[in-house]
Amino acid sequence: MNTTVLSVNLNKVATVRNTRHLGIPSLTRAATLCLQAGANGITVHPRPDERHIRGSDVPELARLLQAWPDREYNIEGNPFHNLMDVVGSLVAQKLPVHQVTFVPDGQGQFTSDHGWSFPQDAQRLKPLIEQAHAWGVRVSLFMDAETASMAAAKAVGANRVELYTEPYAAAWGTPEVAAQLARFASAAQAALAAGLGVNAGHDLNRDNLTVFLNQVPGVSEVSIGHALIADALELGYEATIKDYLRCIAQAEQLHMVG
Ligand SMILES: CC(=O)[C@@H](O)[C@H](O)COP(=O)(O)O
Ligand SMILES: NCC(=O)COP(=O)(O)O
Repeated sequence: MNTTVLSVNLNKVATVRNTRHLGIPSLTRAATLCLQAGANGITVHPRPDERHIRGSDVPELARLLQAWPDREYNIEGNPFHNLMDVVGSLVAQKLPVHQVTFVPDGQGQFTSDHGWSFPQDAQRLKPLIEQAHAWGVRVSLFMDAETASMAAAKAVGANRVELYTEPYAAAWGTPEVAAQLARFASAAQAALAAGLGVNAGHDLNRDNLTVFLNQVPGVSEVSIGHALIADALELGYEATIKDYLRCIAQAEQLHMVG
């Protein structure tokens, strides 16, 4: 039994779907195949420009997840843009949403590339975190792997942080990777010590995932989209999900023998 769970980000399925008006590939079909293959949850990032996930996709996937009560729905976005309306609408319809991941992206940003800043963002985040908690939704804050920020993320009321892993992924295969692993391990330790759960994501893949999870302690969830969907184009969803779960299990086996 893995202690790190895999949440599949379906943004890139929607990216392909949106290039025609035919509704294929179907997000709900993709989600079903991933869940059937053992994925622990589904992640979407409904950006305000709807370049991939659309407003209508979010409740449709929530309705699908109602049939999978042991899996989680994670919705990412900027709470100062559209995210709170999206989540509030699900809550009003009594549709499941287990976690929101607050991400400080600008409107139209190419992709997420940084986390929240403390103390600057603390006061404005606090009431939104409280609102999500009032809805019964866990809050994760997208954060750079900075040890000094973790206690501040806890103080503002977050349940978890999601460590932004692109700097680690970019260092993969270079001598810089050891320093990045040490940096992420230190940030994760600080988060755990502060009483936060630790998630991780961005550019994780089948090459870099096992080492990351072996070296960085206590990661509860990885959310993976771009590389996973690229793999699924070649291998199919079932084989792809099973291979990502193998990468996670392998990290945990290395812990046991290490
Ligand atoms: C928060 C995060 O890391 C992901 O949402 C990632 O940015 C994917 O977003 P795109 O698929 O729009 O690049
Ligand atoms: N939170 C990160 C995520 O959901 C997926 O990021 P990526 O694998 O598409 O880079």
